[in-house]
Amino acid sequence: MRLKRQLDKVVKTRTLHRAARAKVPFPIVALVGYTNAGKSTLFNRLTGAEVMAKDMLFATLDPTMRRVVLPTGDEVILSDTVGFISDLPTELVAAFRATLEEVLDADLVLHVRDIGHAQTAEQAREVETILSGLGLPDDTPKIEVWNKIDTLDEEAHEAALERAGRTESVSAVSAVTGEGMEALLAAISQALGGVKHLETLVVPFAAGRKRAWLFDQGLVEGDTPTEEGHEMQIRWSAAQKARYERL
Ligand SMILES: Nc1nc2c(ncn2[C@@H]2O[C@H](COP(=O)(O)OP(=O)(O)OP(=O)(O)O)[C@@H](O)[C@H]2O)c(=O)[nH]1
Ligand SMILES: [Mg+2]
Repeated sequence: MRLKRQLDKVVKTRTLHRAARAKVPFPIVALVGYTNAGKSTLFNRLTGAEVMAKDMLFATLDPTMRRVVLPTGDEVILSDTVGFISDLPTELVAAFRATLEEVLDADLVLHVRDIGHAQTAEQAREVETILSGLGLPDDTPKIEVWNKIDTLDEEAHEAALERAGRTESVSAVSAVTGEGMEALLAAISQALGGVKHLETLVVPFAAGRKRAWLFDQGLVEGDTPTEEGHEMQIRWSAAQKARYERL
């Protein structure tokens, strides 16, 4: 059974990913949603052109995590997950929950919905129930991605785009045609604006002012002199990083 195999594989490497993830210097964006909503299709579309960096430990551990460079230049790690499903056989429940625990580490959750499905509202409620049951922190930013808008009739299609246009937490897309991808990427950048990630910088000895700025802003978590300069662990948002680079 496909799902059982998928679950086994994910559970087996889970501890490994956790360790690898702790080293990931970029925000983690997790795709969640009901089975068949189009998560993997969207994942492939968003990451398709990206080459996996060899130095990323998890690249070999977990093909469901990949780096994406947003149009703003910010990098994120996109993580695909196994879809939610009603009436899961009991022997699979524990494994299933274990795979979803990964979502708890995410900086941003993309809840992918098949907006053309007759039961789309019920599916969404079920997903939300599972997420809160898992203990997803209330303050984890979330975007509802209304996928498969290509399957809607013209009127519903327009209505979905209109709704997404005026609701920050909703994006309307088609992972198959690519419609709405730019707006989705912009929404991801926007949502991550306040999220901080850890990065290691080597600040040359001559750049004393830049180093002082990092301390002034309270961004420094580690500072070790090396031959090339100060190796600094910095926790900052994409916006703070951009400001630093303009100094
Ligand atoms: N028409 C249309 N079909 C889509 C779209 N996105 C995905 N699909 C189709 O929906 C089906 C399920 O897509 P997946 O990407 O495998 O869905 P998933 O959410 O990853 O499913 P699970 O991994 O089982 O949870 C496939 O046949 C896709 O081709 C879309 O935007 N439009
Ligand atoms: Mg999938």
